[in-house]
Formats: sequence, structure tokens, C-alpha cells
Amino acid sequence: MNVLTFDSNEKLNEAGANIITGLIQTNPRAVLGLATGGTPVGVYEQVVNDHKRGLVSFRGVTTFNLDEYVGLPIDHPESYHSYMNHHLFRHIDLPAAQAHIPNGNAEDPEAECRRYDELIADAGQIDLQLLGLGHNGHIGFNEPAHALIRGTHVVDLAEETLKANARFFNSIDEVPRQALTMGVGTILKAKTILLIVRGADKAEIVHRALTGPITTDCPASLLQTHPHLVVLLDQEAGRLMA
Ligand SMILES: N[C@@H]1[C@@H](O)[C@H](O)[C@@H](COP(=O)(O)O)O[C@@H]1O
Repeated sequence: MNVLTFDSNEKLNEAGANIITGLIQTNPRAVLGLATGGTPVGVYEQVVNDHKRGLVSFRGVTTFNLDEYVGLPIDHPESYHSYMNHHLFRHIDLPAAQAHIPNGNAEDPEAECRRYDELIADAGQIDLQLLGLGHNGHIGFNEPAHALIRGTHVVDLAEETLKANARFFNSIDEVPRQALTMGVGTILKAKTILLIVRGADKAEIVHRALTGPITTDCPASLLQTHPHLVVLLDQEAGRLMA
């Protein structure tokens, strides 16, 4: 595991974008696993800059997002479809047919999960999986549980996750209570995992995830078993990692 701590958001964003841009420069047909939430916004901004400066083209790239809320219309401003369009897709030359996000409005969510897993399998291995970290140690929307699920599945969001994500909605009652998420098995199969964590409120959980026991109570702790894990932290999140 390679843990890097940055003293400014700019440097962290640049480092994250360099990894993504560098990968696509060496492998223009790279398969990327993408994340949402507040954490990767600045990295996407920097990737867009790289694209605008002519450093990288996404024409041959395929992307798979980690998750999507169940029942939120695709064009709702807080859907992960909207998020990805807003922060990344509409600014780059990634063909729409190569950008995949689970459909949280599928009539048959189980079938949608199987379809999503087949698409990922058809694309081969995910070269780089971007991850943020939930306050309860979740990755994607894989919440702490007695057992974790390997593939894409429907998940009931933890109370803590509803509270954390209420900041994006008018009230906690508007936060969808379920999501579709890639499973930890798929996440761990990625060639490289890039975990990004920011903020003092994540210092304890990132420390627990990366140095504590490997347990399904903290899904991110499974990342300790991954042979190519890169962790980018700001100083606040890295406070306990010295
Ligand atoms: N499903 C997402 C995760 O993919 C994200 O990494 C995490 C942290 O979010 P944030 O970056 O906003 O703190 O929780 C969200 O609910």
C-alpha cells in the first residue's frame, strides 16, 4: 500500500488526476471505475483541465460507476448520473455508450445488477478503481455488515449514510433509502485501487480501515489485502496515519 499525504487540496487533486491521465496516456483503452461524492470533485476538475489542455483523450476509455440511488429520476440533480455529467462526462470526449452507471430506476433491479456485472466482465478487468470512503467505512455503497456481497446488488443504506448524504438534499427524508452498488468482490478485482480521503472527520475511519483489523464491519479494511492500493490523503484525514 502506498499512502501519500498532501498539504493542499490542489496538490492532492493534481496527484489524483496525474494517475488517471497517466494511465490513459499509456493505455488509451483503459477501463476506469469511477466514484461520486464530494471527495473526487477536485480530481475530476483537474482531469477535465488535462483534457482541455490536450493531454488526454477518453475516446477509447470505458467507465463503470460504483453506484446509483434507487428510485431517483436520472435527471434529478443529486442522481449520480447528473453528478457524473456535471463534473466529468460533459466536459470530456468519452463516448456516452462507453460510460456505464447502474440504472437505479430499473423495473427489475436484480436483473439490472446482473446486467451491470456482465458489462464489467465483458470489459475485462477494471484498470483503475477510484474510491472515496464513507464515515462508517463503506466503499461504493457497501455498508458495514456481517457478510459482504461480491457483485452488484441492491443495498439498504445505513442510517449514518443517509445522514451524511442529507447535505445534498433538502432534508434527510428526501435521501433515497436504497442504492445499487458494485460489490466488494468487483472492487477488489481492479488492477489498481486509488482511495482518496479528505477531512478531519475521516481521520479515524481511514486509520481504522488501513491499519485496523480486516473485517466486514469496516468494508474499506478489505482494501488492505489489495496488492496495488494507492491512498491519497489531505493532512487532516492523514492526521493519525503518521
Ligand atoms: N456512495 C458514495 C461513496 O462512493 C463515497 O465515496 C462516500 C463518501 O462520500 P463523500 O466523498 O461525499 O464524503 O459516500 C457516498 O455516499
